[in-house]
Amino acid sequence: MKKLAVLGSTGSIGRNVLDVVRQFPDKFRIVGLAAGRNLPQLAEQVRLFQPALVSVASRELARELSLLLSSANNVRIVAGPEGVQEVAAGTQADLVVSAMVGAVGLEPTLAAISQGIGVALANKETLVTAGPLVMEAARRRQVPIIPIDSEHSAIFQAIQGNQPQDIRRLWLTASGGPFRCKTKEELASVTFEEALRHPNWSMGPKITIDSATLMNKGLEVIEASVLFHLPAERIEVHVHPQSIIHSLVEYIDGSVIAQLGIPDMRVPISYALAYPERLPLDLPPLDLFQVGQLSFEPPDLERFPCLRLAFDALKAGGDMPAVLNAANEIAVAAFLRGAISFLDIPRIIFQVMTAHAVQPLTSLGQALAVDQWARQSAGQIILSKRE
Ligand SMILES: NC(=O)C1=CN([C@@H]2O[C@H](COP(=O)(O)OP(=O)(O)OC[C@H]3O[C@@H](n4cnc5c(N)ncnc54)[C@H](OP(=O)(O)O)[C@@H]3O)[C@@H](O)[C@H]2O)C=CC1
Ligand SMILES: CC(=O)[C@@H](O)[C@H](O)COP(=O)(O)O
Ligand SMILES: [Mn+2]
Repeated sequence: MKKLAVLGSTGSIGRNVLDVVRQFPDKFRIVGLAAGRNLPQLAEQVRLFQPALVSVASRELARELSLLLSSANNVRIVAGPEGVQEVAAGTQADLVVSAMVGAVGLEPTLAAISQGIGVALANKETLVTAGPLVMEAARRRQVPIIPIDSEHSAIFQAIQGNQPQDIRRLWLTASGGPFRCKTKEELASVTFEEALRHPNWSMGPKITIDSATLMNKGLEVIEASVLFHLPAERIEVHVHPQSIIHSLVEYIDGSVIAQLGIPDMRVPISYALAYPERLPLDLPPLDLFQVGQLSFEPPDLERFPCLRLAFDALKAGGDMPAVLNAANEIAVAAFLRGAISFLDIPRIIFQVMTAHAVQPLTSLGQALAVDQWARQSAGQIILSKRE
């Protein structure tokens, strides 16, 4: 029986994780849940999974949650960033699922690793903000970081039984998002409602906007570079609108190994939770006759400059990926509240990156400080646009 703590349990990934856990009660037990503000959802999860500890965003929400739950639910409720840290590191979990959204997931993920607990990682912003520090901490404590992100799970599956030195390149697939066929002129006036309509995946709002700008793929290039220890030059992006091939690994003998499947996050989630086992999931099988065609095209960096910015940040190295990520989080939040246009997102990130002189990344404190600086810079640019 594997004991799990889930950070971000009320989100899209968190709910899928709990759906897998519900299907395999003899394999997993939930010992801790961390969420933000969605109390009705969290209360239902507590009733169903009976964790010993849960965390919510504030003390006030903790009081509200305790009123929602009956005394039959023998759960301790904690709050705020310290609460999340306690769920990550203080529940004696065997595996922590890191599925909060944004760089806010970094510290609790590191807390789990420092406690010697393995991580099933969905939160890509953790590795973009401080990848080398996280990987070094995991190496030191000899704990696994198992990817949940579908592309990285595909690569992780495609490298099993192979030698790292035999990899020539990684090919990440991208759906192209809802605006794949739009012209630059059309992109100038797209709305956040349109951007939230992903063609293949149902996900939280932030990653869905990232998919529309192709920043998601940019963050994933950095995530892949960190996880699989390969430079930008050996990572390619192939736009594949069907999202059936989840990524590919090219080897030195020219063989290319891919992982395919229906676009359902329960597949990579169950692989990460049960690794090295596979679980018999109750999902519709992949039907390639029905899919009919698998197509590929190169990404257009003119129309989708976020992907270029991410490659630039990875090549610049040091703390530049943290700057890229933080500026993007602020710009996406502003786009989602209607304060800026779709094309302003890459403009703002570019401005913040240009104002930053890259430094080697040496400590968590530095990563958090540069993250804060980039957030403030992006915020000021957004404010100045409105004046
Ligand atoms: N969705 C997907 O299919 C995929 C997601 N990912 C990555 O996984 C991560 C999660 O994505 P997704 O599930 O879509 O996001 P969602 O927005 O759906 O969920 C985010 C979760 O994080 C919680 N949360 C947010 N801020 C805080 C905070 N300050 N303290 C505690 N909890 C917080 C939310 O709580 P609440 O709602 O209660 O406020 C919610 O449970 C992202 O990094 C994303 O890039 C990667 C691959 C696929
Ligand atoms: C499901 C998943 O892993 C997402 O990151 C997905 O890849 C988003 O789709 P895009 O390929 O459109 O970014
Ligand atoms: Mn992905």
